[in-house]
Formats: sequence, C-alpha cells, structure tokens
Amino acid sequence: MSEAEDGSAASGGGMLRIRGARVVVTCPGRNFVTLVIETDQGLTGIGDATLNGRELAVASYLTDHVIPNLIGRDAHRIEDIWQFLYRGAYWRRGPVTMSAIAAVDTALWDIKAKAAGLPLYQLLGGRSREGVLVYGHANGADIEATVDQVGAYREMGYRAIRAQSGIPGVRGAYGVGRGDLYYEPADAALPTETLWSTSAYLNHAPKLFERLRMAHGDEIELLHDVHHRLTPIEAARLGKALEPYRLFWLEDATPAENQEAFRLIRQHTVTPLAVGEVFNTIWDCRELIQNQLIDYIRTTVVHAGGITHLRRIADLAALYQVRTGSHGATDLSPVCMGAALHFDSWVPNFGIQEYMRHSPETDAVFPHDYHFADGYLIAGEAPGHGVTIDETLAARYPYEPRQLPVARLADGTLWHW
Ligand SMILES: O=C(O)C(=O)C[C@H](O)[C@H](O)CO
Ligand SMILES: [Mg+2]
Repeated sequence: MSEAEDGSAASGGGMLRIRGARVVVTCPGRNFVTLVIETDQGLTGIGDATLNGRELAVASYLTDHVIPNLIGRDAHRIEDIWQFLYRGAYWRRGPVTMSAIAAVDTALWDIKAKAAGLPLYQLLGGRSREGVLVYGHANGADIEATVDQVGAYREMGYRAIRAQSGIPGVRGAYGVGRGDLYYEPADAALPTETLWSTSAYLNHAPKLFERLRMAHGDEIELLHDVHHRLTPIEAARLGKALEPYRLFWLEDATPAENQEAFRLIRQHTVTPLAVGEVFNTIWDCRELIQNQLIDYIRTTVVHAGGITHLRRIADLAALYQVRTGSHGATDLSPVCMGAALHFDSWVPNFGIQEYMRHSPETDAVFPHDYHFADGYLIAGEAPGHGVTIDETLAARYPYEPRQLPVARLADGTLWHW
C-alpha cells in the first residue's frame, strides 16, 4: 500500500493531504494556464503552467495525466512528488511535461510556505538581497523611437533595459511591439509570418547601440535579444561589433540544441552571453555551464520544472560563476513571476530578472503582493509566493487560440523566429 493510500507515513509537521486539484485556463488579454491544488486542511496553492501557443497541451497533461496521481498524496513531499512525476511518466523532459511538473511544484511550495506561515523565500534560505534587479523592454519602430523608449524606461526608474528596434526593409523584426508597455507576440490563431534578413540586422544592431550609448551614457545597463536568429560565426561577429557599447548581455545569439555551438561565439567575443528561456531541464544547459560558455542562464520556474529543479540548475551554475537571468516575458503569468521573485531573492548567484509588465486585466485576475520600486522588484511578505487567482474573474475571459509568429527569409525559407 502506498503512503498516499493509507496516510500512515505522515511527515514531521503533520500530513497535508491533497484533496483536489483543477486547471484554470483564462485569457485576460492573453492565455494563462494555472493549476490550483487544495489540501484537506483548507490550504490552497497555485502554480503557473502557461506554455505560449501550446496552452491546452499542458492543461490536458495536467488534467488527464497528472492530477489523478496527486489526489491523496502528502503535499509536504515536494521532492518525492517531483521525482514521481518526472521518473514515473517514463517519458522525460520536454516543455509540456516540465511546465506541468513546474505547476505542481510551485503550488506545493506555495502550500508548504503557507503551512509554515512564511514567505516562500524563507523556506529556500532567506533573503540574499533587498530587491531583485529587473530589466524592462524598450522597443521602437526605428532607432530614434528606441532611444526615446529607453528614456521612458529610465524615467520609470529602470536601471537595466533591453533594447530592440525595427530594421529598415525587415517586416516584423523581433521584439518590436505595437504597445509601449504590453508587448505580446502571440497575436493570431494561426502564426503571423514575419520577414528576416541577417545581413540587414547585422548592419543595423551596432548602430542602435552606438546611438543608445551616445544618448544615454554609460551608467544604464543595456541588453539585447537576438532571438536565435544567427549562426555561431554571425553571432561571434555581432558580439565583437557590440563590445564598445558594453552590453549587460547578448541573449539567445544562436539556437542551442547543440550546446557546443556557443564555444565558437565565446572564442571571439567578451560580450556576456545569456541563453536558456526555452530550456526545460539541467540537461539542456549542463555543457554550456560546465564549459563556461555562457554568463547567464535564463531558465525559469514555469518552463524548467519549478523551484525544485531551478534550484538544481542554479546550484550547478554557481560552481562555474554563471549567474541567473530568468525569463519573465508576459506569457509567464504573475504566478510564475511571484515564485521567481522569491527564488531570486534567495539564490546566491543571482544576476538579473526580466520583467515585462502584465496588463491591468491580467493583474486583476492574479492579485499579487510584489511591487516595483526604483529598478527593483520586491517579493512580498505574505505566506506562500504571494500570488492568488480570482477564479470568478478568470471565468469571464475564456481561452482564445493564439500562436507565436514564424519568420521567413526573403526567398521563403522558414527561419528561427
Ligand atoms: O522575453 C524574451 O526574452 C523573449 O524572447 C520572449 C519570447 O519571445 C516569448 O516569451 C515567447 O513566448
Ligand atoms: Mg528572449
């Protein structure tokens, strides 16, 4: 008989039996998937399970394959439940599986912290810093518009800003939104087709950063996302060309299914490298970290197996002086952001946290106790991760099919978006 069936192996501090769990899919401007876990003592925890453009796959994985395995288990046994869901599925890794596991893990940490009456960061080891340095997104249709946007972010108090701009002759260049604060790439039921030109981009990007340093000086931290568009040698060329503008990081310079690809970039440039928002496990970044091919690892709570697994990645990274720089785009819900901020408040090798603001509609569905002040996000002091869901309000925003765009070269070849 399993521990879950007879309840006899209650852990120290008393058993918290999982009574039920449900998945909430809501679209307050964009789709979010949230797992809600309830215990028989009345404690509730929630976890983000949003996978942009593939939301219903994770919702089904949770509802049909994970939740039946949770009922009756002790919510305190986070590690054992993580291992059960990872090893027990036989099929390992992958974004759908790891986002589902992450949602369970996040909800269980939320419950454990609430049971202890403590903010989650206290269970991880306490605060290592007072605030979490974040970077915002300045996107402009052209270089001057981006210069202005960086100015607007500085006025809001940001100390670090990712800068992207439209490229002459390139339709829908990555990162150029329609709104100033609420950039959202997943914009249609079927993928929007954008155009890509590597040569136009490589000529344009150094001009953007030359102009930004001229206009804004040296103090502000500037970041840039290549969004996987370059080959390793092209990325090396860009990293070298950007060296005079001292970027905080160059992100996703080339796809990293082949982790060795980063060695070539590294051999040519001292521009710091960040990668990992699409990674799901420690295995996706092990060589990158152990060979010191990157400076920042961008794995996040929701897509990399929750706090339990992210901690393992961060601990490995710490051995090699690689720091964290977690993904924090708007498709990661406030639930992920809340959990990430508790993680960031503790993790010793913290680097920076991405912060794209959610819309007021999203913030209303997910009330939270973190706040922005002077370039930092501050995790709150409420027990748990400090984020809840208003399920009545969520029900007013039904799921809407949306997918991420694709990119093609001028001759029609499908490229990396
Ligand atoms: O925030 C970033 O760095 C991104 O690259 C955002 C991604 O395009 C987005 O999260 C995809 O869902
Ligand atoms: Mg990115």
